[in-house]
Amino acid sequence: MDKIRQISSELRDWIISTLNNGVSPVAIADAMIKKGFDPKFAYEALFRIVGNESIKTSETNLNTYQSELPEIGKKGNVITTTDREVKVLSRVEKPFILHLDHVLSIEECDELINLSKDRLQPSRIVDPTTGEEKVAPGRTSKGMHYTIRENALITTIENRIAGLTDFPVENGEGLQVLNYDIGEEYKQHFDYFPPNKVDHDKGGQRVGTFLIYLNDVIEGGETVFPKAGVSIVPKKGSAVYFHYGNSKEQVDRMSVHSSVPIVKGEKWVATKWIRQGKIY
Ligand SMILES: O=C(O)CCC(=O)C(=O)O
Ligand SMILES: [Fe+2]
Repeated sequence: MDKIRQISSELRDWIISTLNNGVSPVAIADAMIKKGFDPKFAYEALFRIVGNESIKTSETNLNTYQSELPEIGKKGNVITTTDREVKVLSRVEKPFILHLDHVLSIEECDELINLSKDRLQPSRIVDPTTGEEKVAPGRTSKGMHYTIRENALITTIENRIAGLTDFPVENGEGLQVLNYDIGEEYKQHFDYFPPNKVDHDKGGQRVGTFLIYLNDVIEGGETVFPKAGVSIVPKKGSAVYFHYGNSKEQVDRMSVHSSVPIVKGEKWVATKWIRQGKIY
């Protein structure tokens, strides 16, 4: 079979974010070669990316993503669920980002932190060579995952997210809780899977992220969307929803984001990654 000698802009972005997260270029080149890339091409492409040189990608138009408004974006500025009224604080169309107030009550935030704090482990990223999760310098927070409907509070939160987004609970991965201390961060990344990691038997691609802020951060710790020029300041009980996948299985590279280092205080968030179909 002929070896691959061109790179998509999606793969280029994925390589950049993987490098940012501290994975070695050699490990990335190995992963590319395993996937059928020409070894010389893989090393040259990586060399150029590491050296910040421009590279030619296979798409002629870099902005091919066609945005589709998610259901949550059609509900106006006050969204009513079965157990809550949620106000929209701010809205961006491209990439699609909504900042929502009072998604969780103060008590619910505190309860979730309390339930999670004894189960924290160093956060991990997916190693491109082995596909296994590993600790990396670009992601210095600690975190843990719940299983779906693990307890009464998780079930309430999952039902509320489903009511707000109209995505069934079964499209959501287990809720992840993260804790960042001073200096800790999550460098620029995409939440969607690299194209070769999409599992169509498990709901397919990730299309949106529902991120809930569980405390106020004294300084730092914003969620930054650099291509949108947007920075969300954590506010206890508020949440940000961003949407980056469409029905054509395209993903929006504008959704790149980071959690900037904590300067003072600490940060607690809960993340629900939502896939296009049912996972379970
Ligand atoms: O902590 C944040 O603000 C961002 C977290 C994040 O990007 C993620 O969990 O995917
Ligand atoms: Fe993220």
